[in-house]
Amino acid sequence: MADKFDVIVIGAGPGGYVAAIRAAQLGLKAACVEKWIGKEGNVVHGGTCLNVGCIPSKALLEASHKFVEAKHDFDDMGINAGDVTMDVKKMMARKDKIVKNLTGGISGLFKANGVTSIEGTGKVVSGKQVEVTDHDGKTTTYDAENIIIAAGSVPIEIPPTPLVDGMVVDSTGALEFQETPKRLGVIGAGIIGLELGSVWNRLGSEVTVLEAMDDFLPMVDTAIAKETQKILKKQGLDIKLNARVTGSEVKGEEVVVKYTDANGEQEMTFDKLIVCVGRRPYTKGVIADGVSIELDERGFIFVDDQCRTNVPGVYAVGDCVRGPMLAHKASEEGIMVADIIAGHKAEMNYDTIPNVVYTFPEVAWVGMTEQDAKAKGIEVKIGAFPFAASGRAMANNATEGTAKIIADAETDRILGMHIVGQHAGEMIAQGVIAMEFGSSAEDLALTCYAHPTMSEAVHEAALAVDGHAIHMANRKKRK
Ligand SMILES: Cc1cc2nc3c(=O)[nH]c(=O)nc-3n(C[C@H](O)[C@H](O)[C@H](O)COP(=O)(O)OP(=O)(O)OC[C@H]3O[C@@H](n4cnc5c(N)ncnc54)[C@H](O)[C@@H]3O)c2cc1C
Ligand SMILES: NC(=O)c1ccc[n+]([C@@H]2O[C@H](COP(=O)([O-])OP(=O)(O)OC[C@H]3O[C@@H](n4cnc5c(N)ncnc54)[C@H](O)[C@@H]3O)[C@@H](O)[C@H]2O)c1
Repeated sequence: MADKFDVIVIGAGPGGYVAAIRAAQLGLKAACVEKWIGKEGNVVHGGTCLNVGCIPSKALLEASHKFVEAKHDFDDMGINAGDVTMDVKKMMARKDKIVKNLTGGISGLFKANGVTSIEGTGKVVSGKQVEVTDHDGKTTTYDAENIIIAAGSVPIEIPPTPLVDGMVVDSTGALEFQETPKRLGVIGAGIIGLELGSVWNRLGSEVTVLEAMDDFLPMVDTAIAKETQKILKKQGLDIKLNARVTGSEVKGEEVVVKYTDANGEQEMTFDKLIVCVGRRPYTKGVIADGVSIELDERGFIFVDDQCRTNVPGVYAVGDCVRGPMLAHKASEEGIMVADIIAGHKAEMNYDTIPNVVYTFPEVAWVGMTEQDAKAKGIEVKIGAFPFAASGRAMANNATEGTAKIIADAETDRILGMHIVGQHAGEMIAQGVIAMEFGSSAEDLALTCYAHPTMSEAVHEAALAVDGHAIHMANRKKRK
């Protein structure tokens, strides 16, 4: 007879492993099932985020950024670094080491917190039972009072661009190139396309990004998106909007891509092609036939605001349910569900989830855009401050970008913060905390910020909401 658990979590990505740890910390008998086989042939924890997502991509973004700094920016500061070259294989080995450390660290955290790690593929076979098939094909059924499905997501494949080993790749393949491609095509100017396009552009590829939509980063505040597009173009990313890819063909060592734009059918040839046109929830094999857990029309597991499915005692969190596909959103949902199972009251504020695109400069935002507010008929006051006027930005050689705050015209409450600039991903936490506490723009304006810091741009933007910025000319209010 297999063990019985208070909670069994299926999937050890940032949704699942965090839920399992929290449940164990709250005194529940918790287990986590994971099937991911790592590079060394054993089961690894951490899911997409640690293995092929957030962490490895940031390792490459950081290395490639330092390369650009050393090659192009040091000279301006009086540093002579000589002939700077890049060893791509060494960069990849460093990335793999970071991944190994982190994924191994989760196994350690499971042990320290008393989470039982179960290796294999989990399937919900009833509201209170999970069947696990291990990698030798042996099946064991575990009883559980509660089940959390955290099965994550996988890249979307589109018929015009079937993957071809090493040539036409998804985001996972793009993290494994062993040399810099001369001509790189990227399909999709979403977050992955811009981040991975940036990595290879910095390392010397000629990068063309083909994006089907007319708008660039439509989820970002329009003014910030426009500024970002300009900055990335200046860096050499050729972003073609309104360019829908319709076909691809590998010819020897090259990939020929067909797309349509305003002028009709076009063709481009690349050495490698990255397909990053979104991700879809991964629910294959997680729910047994006959278990009536509902999916929505897009294939996500249907859940309420507190991540309950329609089957009592079965919850789902992270990329396999509605909402943004972000690691921190998955983790917060995992914590909320563990708290609820332990008998606590818990809920999540979906309005204050931060988003970051880790290009250089970074783009970060939380809450409403100016266009969202307009569409909802909310009158707003805007405060914006350019990094070009920041002393610290000048010292950092990072004067591109803007910090922008959107506040309710009547109550002064902060509705959104949008930043393009160096360290925007760190600075946006100020907007998240301010909104979480229901702060007004005046609250931030009255706060004492350390000088000289990039964050002073947020302070000045808050002051600018009421025309009181100190280090720039304020816009005169129209009478
Ligand atoms: C290139 C890239 C970069 C990214 N960068 C960022 C970033 O900077 N910041 C950010 O917030 N997000 C980023 N993301 C998104 C982030 O990785 C996901 O939002 C996050 O991993 C979702 O967590 P999750 O736990 O829901 O799912 P996953 O991380 O996908 O984990 C799901 C786990 O469940 C396991 N599983 C599935 N089915 C079963 C089963 N039947 N039995 C056992 N195990 C199963 C899988 O093997 C996997 O390990 C990035 C994604 C990519 C691809
Ligand atoms: N920094 C981060 O937080 C981070 C980093 C990477 C990934 N992620 C998550 O991963 C998810 C997936 O990222 P993504 O970039 O793959 O998806 P995305 O949905 O952000 O972007 C995909 C883009 O591809 C375009 N597209 C689709 N079909 C096309 C075609 N035939 N031709 C040209 N363009 C086409 C779409 O219009 C869209 O703009 C994101 O939703 C994001 O939440 C987050």
